Amino acid sequence: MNDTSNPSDPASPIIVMDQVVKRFGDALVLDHLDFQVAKGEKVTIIGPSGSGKSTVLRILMTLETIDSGLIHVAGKPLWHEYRDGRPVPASEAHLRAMRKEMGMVFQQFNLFPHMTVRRNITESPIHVLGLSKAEAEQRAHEYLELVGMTEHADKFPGQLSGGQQQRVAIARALAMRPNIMLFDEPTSALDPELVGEVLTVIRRLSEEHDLTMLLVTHEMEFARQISDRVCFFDKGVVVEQAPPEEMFAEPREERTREFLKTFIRTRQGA
Ligand SMILES: Nc1ncnc2c1ncn2[C@@H]1O[C@H](COP(=O)(O)OP(=O)(O)OP(=O)(O)O)[C@@H](O)[C@H]1O
Repeated sequence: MNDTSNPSDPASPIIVMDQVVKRFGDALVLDHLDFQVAKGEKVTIIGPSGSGKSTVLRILMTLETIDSGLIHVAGKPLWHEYRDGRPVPASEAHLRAMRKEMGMVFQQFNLFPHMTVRRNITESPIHVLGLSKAEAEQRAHEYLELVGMTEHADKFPGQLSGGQQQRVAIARALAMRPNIMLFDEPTSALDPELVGEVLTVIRRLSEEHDLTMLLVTHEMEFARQISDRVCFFDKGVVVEQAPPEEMFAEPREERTREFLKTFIRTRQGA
């Protein structure tokens, strides 16, 4: 597992999770999970509440540790490094370097409330990447334009709607120029009328940019539109995965069929 992927080969997996186990206390949340994402692939994770979907993203972002297993991102080990050919736990410096591969967008936006929109975006490029203020501001402008928020650059997050805050959060993650974008239910905290504007931005990103995208969502129609592959998670494993047209039209596994049926019934009843 020293060299699981070749970052210069577009067909090579950029994320490889191998027999990953994660427990919270007695609860087994990821159960020897094997999961891969190819470079440039857009993958959606669906599944019941508590099945471990967000935990996968949080582990990749190094916000949660793992109990066992191996993870490689862009050909490099995530949670360990090799010293004298032997795997040892990753140092903080290694984790910091690995985090640059990924940007994450959270349910609750997580913007800094005391900073303007512009500063929210320039902060990490200046302090983590070492960009000058002028370079970072140019970059902020570029990504605010992409998410349609340039005229709000001088506002504070509290002066924006949830949909606008989420679009800023997307611009902030993009400003670090990650190779991989992780979206953790990016619309689930939004009022229904604000969901569309955020999905439009993510859809545009998926169509126009060569990013690898891993998205946890309950928006099935959206998953159908943007994904190369949909993964159905349950109890910490991938039960079934397929291109969206197959997954939604003829799921093979009983558990997937049951989930999709219940999901559609709940939505229609809502
Ligand atoms: N920090 C934590 N401490 C203890 N338990 C946790 C923690 N984070 C997650 N869990 C538990 O781990 C399980 C998986 O959580 P996770 O958030 O990954 O599920 P999910 O599939 O994303 O669910 P949802 O769709 O409801 O967001 C849940 O039972 C959750 O309560």
